[in-house]
Amino acid sequence: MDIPVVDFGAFSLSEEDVADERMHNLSKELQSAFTGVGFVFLENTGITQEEVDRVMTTSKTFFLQPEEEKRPFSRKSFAISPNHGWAHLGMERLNPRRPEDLKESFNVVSFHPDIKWPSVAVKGFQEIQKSFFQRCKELSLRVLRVMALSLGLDPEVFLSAHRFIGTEGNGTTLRSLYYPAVNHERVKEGQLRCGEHSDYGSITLLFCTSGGLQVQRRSGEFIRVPSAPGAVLVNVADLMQRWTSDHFVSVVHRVVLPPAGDSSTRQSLVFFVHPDDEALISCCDGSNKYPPVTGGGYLEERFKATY
Ligand SMILES: O=C(O)CCC(=O)C(=O)O
Ligand SMILES: [Fe+2]
Repeated sequence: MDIPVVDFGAFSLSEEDVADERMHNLSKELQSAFTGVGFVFLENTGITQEEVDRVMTTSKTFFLQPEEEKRPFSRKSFAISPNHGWAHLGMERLNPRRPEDLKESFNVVSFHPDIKWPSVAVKGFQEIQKSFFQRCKELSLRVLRVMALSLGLDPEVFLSAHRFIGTEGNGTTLRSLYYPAVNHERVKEGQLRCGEHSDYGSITLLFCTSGGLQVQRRSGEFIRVPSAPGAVLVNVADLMQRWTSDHFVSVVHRVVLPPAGDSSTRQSLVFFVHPDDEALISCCDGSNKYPPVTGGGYLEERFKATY
């Protein structure tokens, strides 16, 4: 079982209209990926590797600064959006049974005027993050439309619960991740770059340029995800699994350490798409498999377990 690769060219960000037949084919391909592996590589989305590299470069400049330069931008510093900002190395453990993850991150959630942005040492940080956030938002909305069509539902069914991405009232997050070089002598027993977890929201877009990511098969075994520059890795997250009464599957994944002696760093960009805080998510097949939850209520519960 490999991760399927799907050509998204028919509905890429530069396409206005899609012929019904091409949309139908695309929706069949996504349906098969999301009911099986839960992950898909999308090619020809309209988001280019140059755009990705630009965000990675500016994020890395931020991460490589001394602690005291980063601290003013810490997560929880902005009342308007507590999840926005920098999380230092060791702050999170995505698998609570393991030691803390060996990663640093910066979450972009809000563009409210109260948010302070790094500017002195990291030129263009805010603008670069903002424009990439918008591009990811557009692509996500397109993917959500195809997902609804693939289930034979009203194409707006998921979109109508994602109206406030990038504003207060929606938790969608563009997260830059930086995994520093690993000193194997100091690694704790069982420690990983990112522990086993599934994502919380509706879908996730992932951009990464080097290996380490692994996805769990139904048998329990983990498979390596190859790096595919220029492609966007998209996966189903937990709330989408619940929304579709387990039709689409949210699959456990992790980022393992590089082999001993390999002192490379790793970077990735993750766009966690969440429904609006007030959106009520009930099973889209009309069943009562899971009780309705609000997007905001669900996210809050999940954060409590992570930090
Ligand atoms: O860095 C990666 O490749 C994956 C990170 C991830 O799965 C996450 O942050 O949820
Ligand atoms: Fe993840």
